[in-house]
Amino acid sequence: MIKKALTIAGSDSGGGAGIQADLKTFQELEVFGMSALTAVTAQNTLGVHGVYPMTAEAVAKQIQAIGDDIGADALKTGMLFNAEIIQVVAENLQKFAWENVVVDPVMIAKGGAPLLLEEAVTALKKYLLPLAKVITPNIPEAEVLTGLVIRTIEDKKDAAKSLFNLGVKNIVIKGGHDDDTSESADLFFDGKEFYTFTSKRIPTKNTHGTGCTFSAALTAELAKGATVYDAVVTAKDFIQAAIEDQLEIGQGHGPTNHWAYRKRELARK
Ligand SMILES: Nc1ncnc2c1ncn2[C@@H]1O[C@H](COP(=O)(O)OP(=O)(O)O)[C@@H](O)[C@H]1O
Ligand SMILES: Cc1ncc(COP(=O)(O)O)c(N)n1
Repeated sequence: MIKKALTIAGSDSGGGAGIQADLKTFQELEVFGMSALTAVTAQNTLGVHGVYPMTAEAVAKQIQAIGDDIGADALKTGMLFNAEIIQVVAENLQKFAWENVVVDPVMIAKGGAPLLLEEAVTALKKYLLPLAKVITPNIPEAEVLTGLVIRTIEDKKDAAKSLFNLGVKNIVIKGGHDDDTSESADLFFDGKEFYTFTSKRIPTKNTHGTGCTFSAALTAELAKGATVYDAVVTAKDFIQAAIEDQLEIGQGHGPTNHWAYRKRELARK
């Protein structure tokens, strides 16, 4: 049986983040990818040049079209932009009783453009987080969601506990924005134990879409039946390969290499 994964996210015209990163990652991990578009962004490696949200109705219709016919073994949310979109997404996740829900609480693009309105953070916490099996904030996102300042590993653990108390079952606080220059450490909390997944930090400016790609790989693995722990292990491995095997695309913060993981796996055989 072919496994199916859905991304509810924004379009990145530059192809490195958003639904483009998600669908590429789903394909690489051999799950059938589907999308419900929340917004179109005019974006390239230099930044975000325009944001055009869909209506909440258009978002709801896309999700319903998938739910009524095809179904999804797992899904992720990315850029949701406003509270109305968040609300219809939450309503429809409940309607179809989807359980493998990964929330990547995308807030700000690497160049500083807002991808979630400030007033929508409350809706995200109230409606969507209680439906999430996994949430994957970066450090600034975890700070906004918890109101905590995150500097140390203990701060990361406190933030993870605070997110758990908002109803999320599993939390991954990503370390890409850490001050550590030698390693990038992601903290995983399943409500009982803390685990740290550490990799060598690659010195590069080409990290556009790393968060999207990481959460898409996690979603693909959940769709195939992996445990959350195993899905995090594969997602970390996938993003490390994608950052390491660099592409030189565009003049600014370039995308990662979505086929690097498969290329490496093939070379090992
Ligand atoms: N320079 C880097 N070298 C290795 N891993 C990185 C690097 N930057 C980010 N990562 C990894 O990429 C994933 C996304 O992290 P992060 O950049 O924090 O997310 P976001 O894109 O949401 O800001 C995490 O697994 C993180 O550890
Ligand atoms: C449409 C869209 N969605 C998400 C991101 C975040 O990207 P990143 O993974 O680099 O934080 C983005 N830049 N554009």
